[in-house]
Amino acid sequence: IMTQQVSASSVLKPFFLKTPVRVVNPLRQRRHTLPASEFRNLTPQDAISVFEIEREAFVSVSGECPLTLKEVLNFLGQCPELSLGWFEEGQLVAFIIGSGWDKERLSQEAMTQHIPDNSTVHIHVLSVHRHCRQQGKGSILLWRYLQYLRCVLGLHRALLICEDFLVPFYLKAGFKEKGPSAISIPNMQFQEMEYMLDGQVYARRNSGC
Ligand SMILES: CC(=O)SCCNC(=O)CCNC(=O)[C@H](O)C(C)(C)COP(=O)(O)OP(=O)(O)OC[C@H]1O[C@@H](n2cnc3c(N)ncnc32)[C@H](O)[C@@H]1OP(=O)(O)O
Repeated sequence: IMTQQVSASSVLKPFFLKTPVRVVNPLRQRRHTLPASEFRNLTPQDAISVFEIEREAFVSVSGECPLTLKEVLNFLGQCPELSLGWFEEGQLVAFIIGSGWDKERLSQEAMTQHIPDNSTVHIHVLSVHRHCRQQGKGSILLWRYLQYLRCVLGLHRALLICEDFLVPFYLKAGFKEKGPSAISIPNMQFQEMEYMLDGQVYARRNSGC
């Protein structure tokens, strides 16, 4: 059970992971080497690495990135506490960028705005480096991110939009379908998905296990 909580006054204000989780065997860890695996909030200094992964993931497929480099910089400057990166040997291999939102459903303005001090997180983008896909990393990062959000008192739910083919991926992660999104870009339609942070504390990442 995750009991770590921050005070209501610091909701959606900078809140960084106090102890980055390092998945390394202490016996094998040598000095002066980068951690084998580390999860931490992103900073504007990570924007270029983020954008490189994002560009490869989306531009080649749809021609559009969820976030421009400027938007990545904006969100990592305004709400770094709603991002999470997975680094291996110091290299970013997967990330999530979120921001605050204040309405029941996502609308076009949600794409570029961070609304602080609200109970909803808009997950703008989850992306895994192309060399690391289909290894469970996307699911693991998403699960860790949702667990982390639970620790931020005052946050109740996460919303995102995705294309139809990714609906099963998010259903498996515990999201529910809210129906077609009002957000559209030429030739693309999205489904809106919602994850309630209040319940499912004991939910396992792989419900099939
Ligand atoms: C809010 C958003 O950001 S929506 C957009 C999500 N991001 C992208 O599309 C960027 C490019 N893709 C990626 O970065 C990754 O493939 C992710 C984030 C979608 C998934 O991360 P991965 O680490 O590859 O996924 P993981 O190994 O945990 O799980 C695999 C499952 O993802 C789903 N999946 C991943 N890619 C696809 C795809 N192209 N088509 C359909 N399902 C897919 C499937 O359910 C798959 O399970 P299966 O192999 O049993 O069919």
